[in-house]
Amino acid sequence: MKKALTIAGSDSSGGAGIQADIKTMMANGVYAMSVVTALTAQNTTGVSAILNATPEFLSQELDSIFTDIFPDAVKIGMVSESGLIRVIAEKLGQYKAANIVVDPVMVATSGARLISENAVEVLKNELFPLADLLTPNIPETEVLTGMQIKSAEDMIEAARRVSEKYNCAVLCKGGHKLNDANDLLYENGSYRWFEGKRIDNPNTHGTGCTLSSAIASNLAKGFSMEESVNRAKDYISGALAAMLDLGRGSGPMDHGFAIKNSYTEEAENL
Ligand SMILES: Nc1ncnc2c1ncn2[C@@H]1O[C@H](COP(=O)(O)OP(=O)(O)OP(=O)(O)O)[C@@H](O)[C@H]1O
Ligand SMILES: Cc1ncc(CO)c(N)n1
Repeated sequence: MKKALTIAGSDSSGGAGIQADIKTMMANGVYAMSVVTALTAQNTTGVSAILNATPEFLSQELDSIFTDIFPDAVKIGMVSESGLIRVIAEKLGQYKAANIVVDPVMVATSGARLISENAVEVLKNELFPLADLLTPNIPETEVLTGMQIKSAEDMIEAARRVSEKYNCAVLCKGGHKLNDANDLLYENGSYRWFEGKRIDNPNTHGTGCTLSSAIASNLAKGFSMEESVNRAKDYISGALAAMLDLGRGSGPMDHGFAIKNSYTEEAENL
């Protein structure tokens, strides 16, 4: 069985972060492992508290994974402080981790800031150069480039700049400003659009975490970058189209849609 690792924060409500990543990896048929960077007290309406791991503890978590069950792909999500980012960069380099997907998480769907301002520079300088793929949304791409993105052409130019600067593939996720579900993959000097059908579902808590974990799962299984993104887009459409409606705010998606079997059907009837 292929194995994937998520290095991210815990979302107590289970819609984003580590919990979304593990659900996604499992539904995509890979063995999921997790290195927790922070605990968040969070639900569908917002984040009320964050407790970071210490760099020393994070370092031990990473050693435990890499010296035993070596992952075929690694997804990195919320890492809010520069000391933690440095440990991750050092360990991924030391163990020569492969198939690294970095989701530069900055702000939660609910609006809460999930990275300290000075950590963005460390993320760019130390972690991005190790990545095979970066998955910023439009506001994050604007922060990374200093450009304003108002059109599809702006997205292409911004993705090109990020891809060339960090020598990796970039998936710039539309949707936030352009009101569609079209994402742009810039890889090796050329680009391709992945057109998603926008699903009329206000419950989008954790879409970014889910997409990057689905891509990492597919890379772990040996698919190409393009095929991994394609399959991940199908997965997110399915999870949104299942129309789960939980909580008082922007709720989580239904990861069960892909793994419906006699156990889940039985549970639903209870
Ligand atoms: N309503 C929707 N219908 C279809 N696809 C969507 C919808 N909303 C988001 N997506 C897709 O979900 C994926 C994640 O995108 P999004 O831009 O929401 O990430 P994000 O902003 O990083 O997420 P998060 O808010 O969890 O941090 C993208 O492929 C995007 O196109
Ligand atoms: C822990 C965590 N990671 C990422 C996100 C981004 O949606 C979130 N809301 N919470």
